[in-house]
Amino acid sequence: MNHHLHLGLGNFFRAHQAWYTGADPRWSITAFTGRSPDLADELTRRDCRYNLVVRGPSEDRTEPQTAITTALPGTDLTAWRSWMSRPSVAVLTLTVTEAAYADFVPARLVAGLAARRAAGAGSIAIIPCDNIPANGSTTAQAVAALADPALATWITDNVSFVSTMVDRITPRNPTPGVDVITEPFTEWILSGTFPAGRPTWEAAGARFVTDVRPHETRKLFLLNGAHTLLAYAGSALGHTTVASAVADPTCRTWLNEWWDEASRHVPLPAPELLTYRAALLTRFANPRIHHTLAQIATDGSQKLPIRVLPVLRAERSAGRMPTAALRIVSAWINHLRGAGAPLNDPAAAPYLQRAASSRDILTLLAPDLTHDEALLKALP
Ligand SMILES: NC(=O)c1ccc[n+]([C@@H]2O[C@H](COP(=O)([O-])OP(=O)(O)OC[C@H]3O[C@@H](n4cnc5c(N)ncnc54)[C@H](O)[C@@H]3O)[C@@H](O)[C@H]2O)c1
Ligand SMILES: O=P(O)(O)OC[C@@H](O)[C@@H](O)[C@H](O)[C@H](O)CO
Repeated sequence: MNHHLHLGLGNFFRAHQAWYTGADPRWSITAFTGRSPDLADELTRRDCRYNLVVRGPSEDRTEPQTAITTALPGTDLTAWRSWMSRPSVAVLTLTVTEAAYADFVPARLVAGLAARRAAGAGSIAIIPCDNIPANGSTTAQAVAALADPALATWITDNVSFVSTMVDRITPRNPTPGVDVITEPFTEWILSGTFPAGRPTWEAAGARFVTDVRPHETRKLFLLNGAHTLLAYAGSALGHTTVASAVADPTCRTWLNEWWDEASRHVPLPAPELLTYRAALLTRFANPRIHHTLAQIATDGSQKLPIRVLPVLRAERSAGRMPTAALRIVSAWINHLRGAGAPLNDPAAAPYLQRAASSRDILTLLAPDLTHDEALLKALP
């Protein structure tokens, strides 16, 4: 049996990458949580069986999942090194949130890869599936910065870092339970090599391309950026879910303004972007998906620089005032000051200390823009 290893067992992994691997019965999955052992323990009690509840706008489709065969707590470093040392492990996927790439991911990968090298277990593909631009090369750089020179050379020769665009809206469960609720839409686009082989993910619709960047930009700006807009500006109007916010004409106007502005900086044909926008509106409006704005609002200080600031900078470079991007930044500043969804962002401490001053916030968020007085005037 070939093994797919995963770090960051959670709902999204079980609705997305695990579902794709489920299309190839020659592969099984061992999945580690990032931190808390709870989900690993619960799944182990159930032989790792769970249902994927594919929630359409009017009905559910229940799909029993069997690809995961072992679930382990992320705190078990011995098991982590041991699994990373198995030659049958050919691919490693990651879903650990954007925030974890600063420290947790490089440390855990270096520990695992050092064990793999010592065991002579051979090559592996590492496939980050978090919403980060160029997630493959970003991860490769973070790992190279931490590895000692001998390990770094071994990694260059044996490890491939694959960049991916992942998409399937999979909210936290509204009620306790091991099943995963997800939307019918799913997309996975990958770019890179798989030196030790991989499951036939294309059997479930995954696409392999030479350059993932246009697709990643489309998704990060148009989907994630729009989510971030609703999380701060929509929650300030009293909305608690994505579906409730998009039912509000004011939020829909803001969404369209953001999409108009952001689309100028997505290198894909305009008709393709319009089709994607229309599909997004339908997906966001699904009244049976309870996707809370509070969940999306977490870790804003890590997400804005990825989803919103590139559009803001590109508009300023083109000599325009980015009103839609500014609306998101302004709503986030108001969120830091107590408006809308509850604040849940451990990295926001420096912002909170200086929350009264938009100039100070901008200096922390985007030092290159501190002297843009016109921009500052537009902030709250
Ligand atoms: N949920 C979605 O709709 C969706 C869609 C596309 C991409 N993603 C990506 O997948 C990630 C995980 O989504 P999820 O819904 O499964 O979330 P989740 O909160 O269930 O987290 C998944 C895993 O990440 C671990 N984790 C969280 N923060 C960590 C940290 N700071 N350090 C180490 N481990 C940490 C958790 O322990 C858990 O094992 C998202 O952050 C996003 O980057 C999610
Ligand atoms: O998961 P996060 O925290 O990176 O972002 C919240 C949402 O924007 C995100 O989960 C989307 O639902 C997802 O990226 C859709 O594929």
